[in-house]
Amino acid sequence: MSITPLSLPRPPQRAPEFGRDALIVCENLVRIYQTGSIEVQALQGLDLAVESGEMVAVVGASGSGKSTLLSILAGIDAPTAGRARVDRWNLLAMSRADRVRYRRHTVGFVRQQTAANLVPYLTAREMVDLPMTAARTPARTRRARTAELLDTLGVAGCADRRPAQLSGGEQMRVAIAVGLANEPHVLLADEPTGELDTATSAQVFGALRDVNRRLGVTVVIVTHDPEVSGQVERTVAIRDGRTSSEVLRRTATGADGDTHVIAEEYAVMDRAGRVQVPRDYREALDLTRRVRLALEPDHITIHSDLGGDT
Ligand SMILES: Nc1ncnc2c1ncn2[C@@H]1O[C@H](COP(=O)(O)OP(=O)(O)OP(=O)(O)O)[C@@H](O)[C@H]1O
Repeated sequence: MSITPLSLPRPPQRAPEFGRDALIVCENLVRIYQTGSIEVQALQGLDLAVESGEMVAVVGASGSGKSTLLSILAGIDAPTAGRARVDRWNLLAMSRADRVRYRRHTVGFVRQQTAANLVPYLTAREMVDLPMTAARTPARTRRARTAELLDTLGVAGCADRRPAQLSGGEQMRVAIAVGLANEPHVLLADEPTGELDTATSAQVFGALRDVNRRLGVTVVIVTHDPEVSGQVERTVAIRDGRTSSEVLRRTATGADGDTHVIAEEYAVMDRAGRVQVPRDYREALDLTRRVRLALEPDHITIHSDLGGDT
């Protein structure tokens, strides 16, 4: 008697874990602030993956959740739900001691208000030394690292000055050196050029780029400054507490031998498959509440429910 083998459907292949190899991963991240009876959903299911060595700008309207995201990544604020991992740290399950270790060694954080990053009565050299003293780094290593960082940031000449004796740009560069003192893998900067004029902003941005390229530190910058967001390889836009679009930039050499920067904008699809259609596309084609999707061999089309191809 011959037995016909059963033809079973193939078991579904598991999708690879989102951001498995990334240095920073946020998945479905939620942060709800409760003030009295009022609840504000600052982050509403945000997905983000940043690879080691990247320099990424985060942009978005005021109130979209950028600072909340950065505070969570800095270990200052804790998420309400979702997943957030930086390096080996699960940001939703850190003890108080873990949090201190994480903030001391894994991330450096630079605040927008330049003065808030600095101690008024300490010199630049003393300020860079301070986090290393807290981490019990030997004096000889501290001295060498302080000199190296102030030099890398272009403020070696300011080592013996206090914040009031430094310009806004110098203060910010010293703040970046302080943030890097304990050799973190990640530097987070909240509007680092927000209070500076155009020329000084360019210097501070150049310093951040050096930190990324020369020291290999992964840099995440929240910014409103198009000069900054236009110069990084990846800009992530946040809208209403979720990542909505990304711009990727690459340099290409044309037939004439000239190099150009090519910027391509992508919509971000969340883990549930949701994509936000930009408002100008919706308005141009009169897309309303309901649309028809059609799967083509290598793309998907969206049709208005009024009929006709869109
Ligand atoms: N500690 C807090 N308590 C209550 N609500 C807060 C708190 N921090 C932020 N929010 C609210 O969460 C939302 C997101 O704020 P967040 O500061 O992250 O936005 P942002 O994109 O950084 O804005 P901006 O560009 O103006 O700095 C806002 O509605 C804000 O009012």
